[in-house]
Amino acid sequence: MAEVLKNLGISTSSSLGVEDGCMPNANARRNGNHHPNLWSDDFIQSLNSQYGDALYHEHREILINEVHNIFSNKEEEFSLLQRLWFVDVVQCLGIDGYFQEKIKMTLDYTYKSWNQNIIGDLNMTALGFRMLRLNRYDVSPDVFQKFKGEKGQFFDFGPSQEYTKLVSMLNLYRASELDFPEEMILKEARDFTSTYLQEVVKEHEEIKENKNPLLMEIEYILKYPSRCRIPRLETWNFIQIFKQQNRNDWLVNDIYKIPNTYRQKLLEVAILDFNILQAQHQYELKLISTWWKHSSAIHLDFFRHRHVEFYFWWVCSLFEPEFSASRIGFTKLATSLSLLDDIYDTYGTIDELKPFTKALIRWDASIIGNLPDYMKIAFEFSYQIHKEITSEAETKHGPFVHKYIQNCWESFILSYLQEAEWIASNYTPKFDQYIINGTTSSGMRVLMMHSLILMNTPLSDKILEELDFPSSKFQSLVSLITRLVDDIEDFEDEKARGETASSIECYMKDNQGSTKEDALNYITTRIDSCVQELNKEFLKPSNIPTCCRKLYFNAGMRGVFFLFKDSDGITHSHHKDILDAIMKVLVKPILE
Ligand SMILES: CC(C)=CCC/C(C)=C/CC/C(C)=C/COP(=O)(O)OP(=O)(O)O
Repeated sequence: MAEVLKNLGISTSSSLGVEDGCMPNANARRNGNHHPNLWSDDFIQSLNSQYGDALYHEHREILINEVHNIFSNKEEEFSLLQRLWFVDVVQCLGIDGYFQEKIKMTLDYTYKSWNQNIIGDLNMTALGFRMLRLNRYDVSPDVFQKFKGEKGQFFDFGPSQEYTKLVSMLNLYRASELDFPEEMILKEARDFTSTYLQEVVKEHEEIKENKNPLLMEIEYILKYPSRCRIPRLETWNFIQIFKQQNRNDWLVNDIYKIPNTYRQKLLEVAILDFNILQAQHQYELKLISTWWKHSSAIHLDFFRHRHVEFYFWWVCSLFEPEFSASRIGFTKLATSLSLLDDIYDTYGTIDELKPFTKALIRWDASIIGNLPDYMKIAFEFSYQIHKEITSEAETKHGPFVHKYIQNCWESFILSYLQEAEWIASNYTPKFDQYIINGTTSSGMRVLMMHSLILMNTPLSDKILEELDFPSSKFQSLVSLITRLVDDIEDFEDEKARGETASSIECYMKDNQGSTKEDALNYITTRIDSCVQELNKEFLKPSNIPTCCRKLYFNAGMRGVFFLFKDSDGITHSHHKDILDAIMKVLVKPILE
């Protein structure tokens, strides 16, 4: 590799910063003109959270015990509504892992009442439904029929204070976000409550400071629907809302009647836990930044340098300390995929791509001898990552994982070549043909599979088979969602670069006379039904380890929806929301 870099006139010993690509562009190739890396190594190495210190870990233990004492030992002091509130709050604050036993007791008890039909008013029913469904109890939304009026409005039959009604509407909205296919009542509930809540937000839009915490929560929930609510950022947001709630004692007390000292204790645990985890994440990010700084690929400036964004994407969902290897492996692999994507889509020529494909599929370096230097660098960079992950995964699980790695890799690389051939011949395929290839070229099968086998959880051959293509619904739904969401956001940019095959273009070609809006409507409806199916896949009883299912649901689905919410946040990672989110999750500790 040093030899290749030397041929390019690049010094391997330089202490280059990160915005330093210098690849010559002699063949006037197509170029995505992507903005450079935004996170210099100097900046990343300067992150120095104090919360890595053992003292903070000890203090967290003490606080958790105090919460246990309050909420478990005095169980009988709390009503069912208060106990459900506890389950909801610890999940929103990201500290539910410490209270599993208590959560299970509460939910088992709630489920009994649910089956006896004695849950209560709309607020309680909506909260109970959400908590039970979110924790995989079998509950039917038909229970909401009895709250529905003749004109499709949802009433609250409980005490009718203004805030109780608002909280009921919020809880019903949140319950409706967990809909499975065919559950029309939840769709109706969502339409009704979202209109109601949007009006409330509109009425108060002039308030900018010291907002009512309930309003803060409603705004947040409406801006980030469940499908794009990534766990670490959700925790960050709920901590802010919860802080504000504790300042406005009257509100929560009005409804849930939880003493402020108890709530304050929960908040303390949540903030400390967030900061301790962030310290570990900063440590990992520094390792990644060092790896990137010394990598050969840093010198190729035609592709998207997004290692920090990739790490952010994964850590938001897979944040627990024990999944470090999976986060780091994902980040490296996604970086190599973004290099390959930009080679196949844009920078490479079709004559170069054919032998390059052969070399990549077989990991055969002898084939790349006559290829341009940038391809040699890309091959070597990808190969090193492949070797590192394979060896770690084989040590963890055994040699059987190799076939999963090889199968997904091969089909992925071939799908890239197929797209490159379509670009080279200016061909727009049929929609179905495009989608079959496009789900594979989304890269999600490769990324999920590698991330799964690096997780610290035993995975048998049988479980991996269930999780892999073609049997896995998780896999096919996440891949299809990614392909469609990505196309909606960047098909116009890609078309301008000469990439004519996208789901939008293919739909319009198949349906002569249809407009771009028709295509977008069709695709949005398909995305919505994929989300319902994924809700079901994630929340139904299953023998697949919970951490694996969470990976698909949170990183695979929610991460993609978040990153592509207003634009393609990987390509345009200088978008304010992405920068902001990275600062919150990875850079700044939360102040008490
Ligand atoms: C498709 C997608 C969002 C994949 C996510 C998985 C992932 C991180 C792949 C790495 C390569 C990458 C940045 C693809 C998106 O680019 P692009 O928008 O140019 O994708 P395309 O060329 O496949 O349309």
